[in-house]
Amino acid sequence: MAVPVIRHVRASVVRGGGADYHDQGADHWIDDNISTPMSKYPQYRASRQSFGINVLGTLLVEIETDTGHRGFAVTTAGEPGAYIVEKHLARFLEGRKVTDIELMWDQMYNATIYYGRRGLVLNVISGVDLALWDLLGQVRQEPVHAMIGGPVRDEITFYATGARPDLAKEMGFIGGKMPLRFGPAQGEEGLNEAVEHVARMREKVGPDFWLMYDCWMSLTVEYATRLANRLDPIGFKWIEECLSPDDYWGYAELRKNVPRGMLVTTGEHEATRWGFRMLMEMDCCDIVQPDVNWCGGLTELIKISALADAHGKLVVPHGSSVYSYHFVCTRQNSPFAEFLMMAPKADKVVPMFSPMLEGEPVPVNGKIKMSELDKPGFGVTLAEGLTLERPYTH
Ligand SMILES: C[C@H](O)[C@H](O)[C@@H](O)[C@@H](O)C(=O)O
Ligand SMILES: [Mg+2]
Repeated sequence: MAVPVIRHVRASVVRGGGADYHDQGADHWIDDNISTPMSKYPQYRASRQSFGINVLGTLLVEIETDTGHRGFAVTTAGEPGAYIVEKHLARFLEGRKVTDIELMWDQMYNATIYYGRRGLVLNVISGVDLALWDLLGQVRQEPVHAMIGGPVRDEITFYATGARPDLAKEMGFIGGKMPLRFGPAQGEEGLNEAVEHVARMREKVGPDFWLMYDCWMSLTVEYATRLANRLDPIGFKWIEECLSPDDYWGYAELRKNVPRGMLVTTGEHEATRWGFRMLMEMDCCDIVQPDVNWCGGLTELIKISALADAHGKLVVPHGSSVYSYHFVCTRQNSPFAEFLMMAPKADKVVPMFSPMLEGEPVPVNGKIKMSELDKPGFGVTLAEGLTLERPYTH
């Protein structure tokens, strides 16, 4: 049988949740006074949406072949991402065989290197790459994990990110990562409250349940060092993304400062094998957390993971739903995964990219069995009734 050839590439924008999971309604834990690099400005302290964390929206990339096969993926890139797909990247896909994934990735990356390399452009390349892997799975009628080496375990174990680690423990997760709500902007009072909050949670969850903070790039080395040392006596698994993604030097210093046994993690806003090589060679962290929707897609995550493995680092991808589940199940150095609690009160398990994907599996008792990931591609379809807008064509 001839290998199917790509004929059509379409980029649409969808608002409200999905891959831009910060794009939520009011009264959601994920937008409730969380410490960020903008917290130094009082007017932007209460809500991350106030400074635009959800300004992009979800980009949907759909790819169709001459044989009628169709693959798709979603990522965080919205209308600017749609422009880049339609006006720049589509030319490297249309006319290509569905199997030419490495070649298409290399051309997309090198053709955008003069304005890309990280951030939005890599989010877009990631979305296209994930759609290509979904398409290949549809053509071959195989789940993506089966095409990248196959599972090394029968189920995926999750920690939960959200405001309620106590409820996460009751739901069977192995740990709870909370958003840090106070940073340098709130001074000593904020630091004391951050420590007391963990102490209260420790009381509720007992001595063995993992507790972590996600600091969302909002701290200094000095503040993170003091916070880590104050948290250590309570029992703290890791402190996440304390500094700017560009401050490799600060991470290297912080990692030397934190108490022995407490892990330093980062990487969700890093991209490409080169960015992660820097994190590893400068000894910035114990666990790297690439987001497969942002780091360059699955094709790049495979490279990042091999590099991390050689450096003895765990790869625990940031969120990203089925796009990371199909990966982590295939790698020994990805022993657990993140599940972002997208229910507004973090009190129940709902699909991470809700309401966008039909068939999106969710952890049951903190785990997803491999039998949930046996459908072709990433095993999901677009939800009915979504309002799709295609702002550009080519
Ligand atoms: C919970 C954090 O503040 C972010 O919203 C989250 O997206 C990310 O940092 C995470 O690690 O889940
Ligand atoms: Mg994080």
